[in-house]
Amino acid sequence: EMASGPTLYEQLGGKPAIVMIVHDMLANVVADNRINHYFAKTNIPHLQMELVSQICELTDGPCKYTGLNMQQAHRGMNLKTADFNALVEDLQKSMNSNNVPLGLQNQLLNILAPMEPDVVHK
Ligand code: HEM
Repeated sequence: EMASGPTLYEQLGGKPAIVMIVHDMLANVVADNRINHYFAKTNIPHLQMELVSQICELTDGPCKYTGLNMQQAHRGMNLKTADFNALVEDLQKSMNSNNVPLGLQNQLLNILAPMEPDVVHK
C-alpha cells in the first residue's frame, strides 16, 4: 500500500482553519466593489457553511457537500472570467492573511480552477 501522507485538509489546519479562510474570503468579497453586487441578496452565513463543506470535501476532509452543483449554483448570473479571477484574488488575500503557505494555496487553487467552466457564462 502506498503511503499517502496528510491530506490537504489536514495540512491546511482542518475545519477551524477552513472556517477562517472562508470567513475572511467572504469578508473580502463583500468589500470588493468589482463583484459584491452579485452577493447583494445572498445569505452569507449559509454560503459560508456551504463553502466550508465543499472545500472540506475537496481537500479530502471528513465532509460531504450537499449544496447545489456549480452549474446550478451560478445559473443566470452570467459571471465573467474577470469575476472568477476577482473571487480568486479575494481567496488569496484571505489565505495570505491566515498565513497559509504558498504551496498549500496553490494546491487549493488547482482544485478550484477546473470549476471555472461550470461557474462562468451560466
Ligand atoms: C471556483 C469558484 C467558485 C466556487 C467553488 C463557488 C462555490 C459556491 C457554492 C458552494 C455556493 C453555494 C451553493 C448552494 O447554496 O447550494 C455558491 C453560491 C454562490 N456563488 Fe459561487 N463559487 C465560485 C465562484 C463564484 C464567483 C466567481 C461568483 C461571483 C463573482 C460567485 C457568486 C456566487 C453567489 C452570488 C452565490 C449565492 C447565490 C445565492 O444567493 O443563493 N461564485 N458558490
